Amino acid sequence: MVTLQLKNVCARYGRKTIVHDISTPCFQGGQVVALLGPNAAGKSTLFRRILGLLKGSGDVLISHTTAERPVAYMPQDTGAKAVLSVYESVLLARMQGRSLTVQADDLAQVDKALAELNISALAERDIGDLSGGQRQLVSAAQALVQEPDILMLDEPTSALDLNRQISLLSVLRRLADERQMLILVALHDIGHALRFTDHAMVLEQGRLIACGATEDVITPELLRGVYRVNARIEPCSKGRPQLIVEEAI
Ligand SMILES: Nc1ncnc2c1ncn2[C@@H]1O[C@H](COP(=O)(O)OP(=O)(O)OP(=O)(O)O)[C@@H](O)[C@H]1O
Repeated sequence: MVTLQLKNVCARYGRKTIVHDISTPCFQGGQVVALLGPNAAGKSTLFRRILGLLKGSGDVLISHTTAERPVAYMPQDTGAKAVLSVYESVLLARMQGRSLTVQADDLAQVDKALAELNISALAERDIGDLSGGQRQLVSAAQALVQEPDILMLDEPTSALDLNRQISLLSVLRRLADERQMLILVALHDIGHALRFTDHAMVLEQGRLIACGATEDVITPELLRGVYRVNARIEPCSKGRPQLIVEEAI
């Protein structure tokens, strides 16, 4: 089973260090890990560092991977300018780093990714003509189609309506369970983190200030200190923890 562990990881742009000394437990396939923190805390920067796109000291340890491309990434900015159909763009994502010849399995995986995200009807559309939410789902399909062992998604629900937010996070939760994929997902919606993730890492000004089981990490004290809101967490009628925000402070 795939594992990911960070040991004293730093990340910098030029000479400026943005992410400082992050160490985590050893995360495993099948887990969904929320990456939380206010704007500019360093979430996207940490993702880029894990991907090897940024320099910095420390170690990103990935082991027991079986995938051809172990890590897939869905960036926050999903703007698309290329003149490609949705189908072509997802197939292109699939073929990156693989052989040049498209096999039947590649086409099947594209169909499957589009179907998982309920966007098969968009297959022939030009990606430049899509709505923001449609583009975000296509970007998720481009990541999923790679069949990674580790999937990192940067605020994947930010442009989606409520139904599609819940649908996408439900699909991710199921894929983590079924394929034993490790999913790291940056989220601003704390309610979604409580509902869909097992573990949470909280960044503040580039430092990891909390890491553990999501229900243990997300407390009224943390929400007051990090997000500057007064909030309560109470079980709903089904016993699931619900976030009730009272005010910004
Ligand atoms: N290319 C860059 N060059 C220099 N500084 C950058 C660059 N990209 C981001 N930063 C800075 O790094 C810090 C962390 O940014 P980052 O995008 O990682 O935050 P984030 O937690 O993902 O924020 P948000 O929730 O707003 O998306 C910010 O101060 C930002 O201005």
